[in-house]
Amino acid sequence: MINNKPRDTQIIPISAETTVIRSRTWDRLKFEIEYALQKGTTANSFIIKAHKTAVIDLPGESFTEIFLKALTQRFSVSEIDYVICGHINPNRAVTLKALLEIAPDVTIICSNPGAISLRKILPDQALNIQVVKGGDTLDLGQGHNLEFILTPSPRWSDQMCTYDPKTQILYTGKLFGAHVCGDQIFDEGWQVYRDDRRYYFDCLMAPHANQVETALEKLANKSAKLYATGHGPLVRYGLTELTGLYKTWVEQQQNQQNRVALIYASAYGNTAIVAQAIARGITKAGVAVDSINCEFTDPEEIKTAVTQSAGFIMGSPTLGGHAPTQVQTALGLVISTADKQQLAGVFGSYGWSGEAIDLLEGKLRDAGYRFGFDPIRVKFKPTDTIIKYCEEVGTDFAQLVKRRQKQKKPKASVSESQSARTEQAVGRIVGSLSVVTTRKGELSNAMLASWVSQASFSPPGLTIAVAKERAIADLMHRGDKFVLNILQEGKQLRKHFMKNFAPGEDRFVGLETETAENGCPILKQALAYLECRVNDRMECGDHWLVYAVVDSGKVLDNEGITAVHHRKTGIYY
Ligand SMILES: Cc1cc2nc3c(=O)[nH]c(=O)nc-3n(C[C@H](O)[C@H](O)[C@H](O)COP(=O)(O)O)c2cc1C
Repeated sequence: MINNKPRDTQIIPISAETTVIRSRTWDRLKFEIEYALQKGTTANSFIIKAHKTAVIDLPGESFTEIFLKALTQRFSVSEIDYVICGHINPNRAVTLKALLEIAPDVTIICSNPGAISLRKILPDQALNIQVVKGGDTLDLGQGHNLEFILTPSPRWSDQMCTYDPKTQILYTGKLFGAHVCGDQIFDEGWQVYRDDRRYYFDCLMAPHANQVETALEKLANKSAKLYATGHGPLVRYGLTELTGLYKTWVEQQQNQQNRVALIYASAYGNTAIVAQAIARGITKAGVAVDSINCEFTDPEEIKTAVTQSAGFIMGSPTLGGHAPTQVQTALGLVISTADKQQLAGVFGSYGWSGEAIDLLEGKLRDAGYRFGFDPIRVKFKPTDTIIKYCEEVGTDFAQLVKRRQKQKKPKASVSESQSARTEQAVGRIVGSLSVVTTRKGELSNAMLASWVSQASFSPPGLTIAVAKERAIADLMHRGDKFVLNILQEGKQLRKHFMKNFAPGEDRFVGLETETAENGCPILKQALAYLECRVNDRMECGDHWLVYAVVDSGKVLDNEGITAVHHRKTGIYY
């Protein structure tokens, strides 16, 4: 899946007076959880050339050069009147700065929070900014009377969408995107992208489902024919379905029984990357997250989120030996609001001393809170391995929260009830015991699996049900490879994999392994192994049902028999 093609641009007219420039990277753009599927991404920019010319959304720094080259080859930059920034960050500001060098007179259109952050990022730059509010319009002529819709979220407080009534294109920025790189500009055969869009939603949207819901409501009355997304293929064919799916996924988050408040600030984005990974781990385990950037959130919102939560996690960078004032204020609010039964957690990125993390930990400990994990201290930018670790910590935290909430509920005597009888009957389904092993880059993983079944003769294929909260679930997307190690009756391998592994713990310590042709570990004590490729996956309640094709396999012990897992009830593995 990793592709070494160089970064490039794709330029194509998409509607009347409207062109897309897609800046493409085929490999992973950054070490952030949202790019973990490693399918590359595109940063989509749009040019509307009517009586006036506007550029919508600039790509980040890694594309500055190729983007400006493409722009200047096709358009006369002196004719650009406006740059509409649906979101601004230090990366995109690099491209803006470079554009201003060749087109100094352009007017920058953005929301008020966008203007504030732009002035902070480029303090010495002359900026001709026009701040817009929701509902404001900008007439480019020839019917392109653009309307702005503010869709702020904790991660992107300045986020703004733009609607063009002439072409019925809705420029959606982060919403409805996917991190996939390819030649396809539109979403023909849109279902192919469903998995990618879902992953993108889970990483970027699920932790602030309420704000996404508000955004969806605001966008609903624009009769859009095309979502011009900031990343991935533009949404034309699957527009209605994707809108419906977003609503469903938002509802799923809102209906979760347990919630965690994730409160943080991040001056340079590193703490935010950690926050996002923890949030992903939590939502994966079926617990909702209220992600709160305390720089942009008022005290009442913080209090409400904490009151509604079964646990809270606070994160901060260390700047000049301190936590930012907003974090200190939020800490005071949390301590005065949160019940002492609520589970706590602390994280932060730092450079050399990390006092902010100590402050959060110390104050919360003194106030009597119990911690769900040891404070996470990340030096500067997290690596891929640290991101995965943070995700697993999030999952463990969520499971702890769920267990504690369950213990609080009075136990129903269900032994003779119909549901207990059903559970017992379901438990009579057996599966062969196996261990799924994967390796992707520097990440490897293993999981004991018993819900395994042959699914096709030609090609030889099988299904495995993987709980959504398993760390390995993210290494089993379409195209990913794994080895299914079928265990032998009487051997001890199963015990090794029965235990709970700590986040980031090496699952292979003390085991004899070799590397399969597909790069994944083979357990040498297994009865047989199969080298598999994920062909598809289907969402089934709290599990993903993964269908994989077997590329090759071998029996390692001709005398042995397959270990089978017998159970008393269908509510556990
Ligand atoms: C102006 C400034 C002051 C800093 N002061 C400290 C400090 O006192 N102690 C420390 O451990 N790191 C310090 N750092 C490093 C930051 O904590 C580190 O860059 C961290 O990754 C920032 O997290 P963020 O990206 O979430 O803002 C400082 C960085 C800057 C830019």
